[in-house]
Amino acid sequence: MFPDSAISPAVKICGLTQEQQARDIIALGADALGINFWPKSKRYLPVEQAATWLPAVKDLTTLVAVMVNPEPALLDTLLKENLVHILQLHGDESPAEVQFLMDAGAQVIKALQVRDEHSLDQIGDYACETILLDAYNPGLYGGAGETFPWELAVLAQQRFPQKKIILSGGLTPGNVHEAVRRTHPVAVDVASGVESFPGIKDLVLVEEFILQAKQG
Ligand SMILES: O=C(O)c1ccccc1N[C@@H]1O[C@H](COP(=O)(O)O)[C@@H](O)[C@H]1O
Repeated sequence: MFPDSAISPAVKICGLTQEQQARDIIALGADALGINFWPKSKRYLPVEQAATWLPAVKDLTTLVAVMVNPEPALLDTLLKENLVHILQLHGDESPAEVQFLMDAGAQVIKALQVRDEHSLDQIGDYACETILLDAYNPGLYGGAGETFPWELAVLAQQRFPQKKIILSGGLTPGNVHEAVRRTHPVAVDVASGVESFPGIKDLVLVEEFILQAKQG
């Protein structure tokens, strides 16, 4: 999903809850879709419900399970049923937990909240190649619709050139072009910036977001 070098970033649309929306958003050109399996998220979809339609779209896109400190049972279901391609971890998961999942064959994105340049120190602790940078929000694990200073994403890439950096946090159709121009991420990720209601995407906003993100 995330090539070493690309003219434009991959676009991940996060917090899908419905098969038809997934199909519509794939048709609009999204490269990856996120399904939120954290029960406290406004975009939560129970894995039993997701399992009824994820297999039907899995060959059409890259499916990403967004989680916060996931229970072993959830990880077991996702891995045994092969429901998604990638696990995206937004909680307090340790480098050892990430390594454990990678050893079990999972592709992992570790999400880190960025408050200042010291926040970037953790990037080197994680074995996974891809790191997602999100805004700092104590008490919240993601999906807050807030940006962080993008120069810290530039610094992250300079400090860890071997990592693939995904930019997220408060991206919208109105700011994503500038964000990409300034940070050159391998991918951008959005949840709240393209919604009409939590878990329901506004397809006009999604289309505009993809256009703006990918425009050179
Ligand atoms: O979307 C959520 O509700 C969510 C909850 C817990 C962890 C991550 C979540 N979403 C991810 O948060 C970032 C930023 O979202 P936003 O665009 O600022 O709304 C993004 O990576 C989502 O995948």
